[in-house]
Amino acid sequence: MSPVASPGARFRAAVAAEKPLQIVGAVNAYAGILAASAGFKALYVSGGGVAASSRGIPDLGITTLEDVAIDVERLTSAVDLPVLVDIDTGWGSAFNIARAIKTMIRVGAGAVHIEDQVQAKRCGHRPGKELVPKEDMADRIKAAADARSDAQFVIMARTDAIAVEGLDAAIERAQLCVEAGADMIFAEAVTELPMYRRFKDAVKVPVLANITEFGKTPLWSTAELAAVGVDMVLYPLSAFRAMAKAALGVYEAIRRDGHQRAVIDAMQTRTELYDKLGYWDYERKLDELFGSRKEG
Ligand SMILES: C[C@](O)(C(=O)O)[C@H](CC(=O)O)C(=O)O
Ligand SMILES: [Mg+2]
Repeated sequence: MSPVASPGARFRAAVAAEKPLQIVGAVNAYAGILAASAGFKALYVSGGGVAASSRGIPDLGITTLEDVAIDVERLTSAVDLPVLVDIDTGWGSAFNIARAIKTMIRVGAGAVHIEDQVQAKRCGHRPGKELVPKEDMADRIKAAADARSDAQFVIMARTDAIAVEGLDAAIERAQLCVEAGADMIFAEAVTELPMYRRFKDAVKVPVLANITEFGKTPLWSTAELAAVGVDMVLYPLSAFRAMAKAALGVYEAIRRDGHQRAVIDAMQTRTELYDKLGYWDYERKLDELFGSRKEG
């Protein structure tokens, strides 16, 4: 056995170590560095985040496996934390799903979640969602579980059924997914706290709560979620939403005022940026290596 734990093993260890494990979205490598410096132990690549941030399009199943893989590879190259990746519906049938799983393992992900919406998917917190039959979803999970080269790699099944078919049907879908090989369950668009306890009691595997803002789920705290048995709490787009608002404010101010003095306090300084990037160590190394051959 390799002495270095795989990303999948590290994701499982993170879930076991923190109750509930807070998982934050990082829309790029630097965001991942910031999240790590704030103390988070696991990161998330959001489908909605890849769509909006990297491609400038809505979260409607338009992005490709490659779009997501590029962002995951950039994040895992820069930050040494286990990463959960949103692979939407898996981009097709069993072979597409197998390819998605192999790709995600290759780019360093520790876990993925795959959902039971139809290919032309929507954000989980929007109306008009349509689901594939529960047997088809179980097939998606089987295809994903079969494709892993690392048994520790985590397959998380997301069910969007609460909003479409109700709680009982959603729980039944989650159970079927666990029977098909899902390691963990993502209960999407939960509207009442005790619903998590119902999922947990039924599936007996770790359950994730998606605490995304401006959606259908209230912004419950980690303490409230822990009390109903939740194992992981996801904040998929919190930092992205904040970055987007801050950036727009800065663009508007510079455009309006002809200078950036009014917004300078909203900015991270050069020193703060370099501290987070470890710039000073690179500079020292550069001086060590090439200091005797300075130009001029
Ligand atoms: C978790 C999610 O799938 C995502 O892509 O980040 C979204 C989040 C959101 O739109 O707020 C979802 O819940 O569908
Ligand atoms: Mg998504």
